[in-house]
Amino acid sequence: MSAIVHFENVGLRYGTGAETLSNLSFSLAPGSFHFVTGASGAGKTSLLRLVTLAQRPSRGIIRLFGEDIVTLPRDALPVVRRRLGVVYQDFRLIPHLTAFENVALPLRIMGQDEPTIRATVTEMLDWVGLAPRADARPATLSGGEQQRVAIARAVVARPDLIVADEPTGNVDPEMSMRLFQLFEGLNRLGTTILVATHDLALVARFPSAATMHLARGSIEDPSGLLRYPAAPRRAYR
Ligand SMILES: Nc1ncnc2c1ncn2[C@@H]1O[C@H](COP(=O)(O)OP(=O)(O)OP(=O)(O)O)[C@@H](O)[C@H]1O
Repeated sequence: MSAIVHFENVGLRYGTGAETLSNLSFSLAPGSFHFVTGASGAGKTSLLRLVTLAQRPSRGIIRLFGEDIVTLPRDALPVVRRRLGVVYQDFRLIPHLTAFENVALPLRIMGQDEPTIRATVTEMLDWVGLAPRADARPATLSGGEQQRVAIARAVVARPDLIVADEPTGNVDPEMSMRLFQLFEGLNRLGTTILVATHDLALVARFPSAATMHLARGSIEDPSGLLRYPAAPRRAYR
């Protein structure tokens, strides 16, 4: 089966400066679970922006679900995007919609019927511990609550690939574990998961996941990876 995400010698340069990401080559197999770690500024968000089609690379090949997204015509991108669930670092909730309606959005776009939407969104909000805040607008929610709404919205339509940027940066350790169990459950059902995080303690609690460590925009060499001994490594080629 072809990789869900495939990068070949990918580079990214913002403006005319030095490359922010260099020579990234890796493949994520269907149904795999991956962390991206690295210091602040190492390029984690930039890498995720390439995967979620928010940014085009300056060079190299990127294939998503087998499609070459660098040469894919613009009007074909929405079809690829629909297979992605994204948790943004800054949440990006729609301010005038309630928590319920924010989570319902992907299902409405898919054209699901109202009873299905009601049941699915209610279950999702319950899972992330926000059933009592279903009617709240984002501005009245705490940062951690907004983050949980963002996670519920990213996973509700059962995308093939979930990409999450620091998805537990604003919640307590107990809720972090719960949210990761949600990712794990979806992963067991076949969803591929890619999560950028600073939280190495959390990474260590999911030893079956692979970890890609970025340092100054490149995947660190295997000897560098040994600095994080808690998780076994898989090859990124
Ligand atoms: N739009 C942009 N224009 C110019 N430079 C950028 C842009 N976005 C990011 N950068 C630069 O690229 C480098 C990598 O940033 P990125 O946000 O990808 O790192 P990160 O590992 O996600 O950091 P953090 O953990 O702090 O979120 C940084 O030096 C940053 O200043």
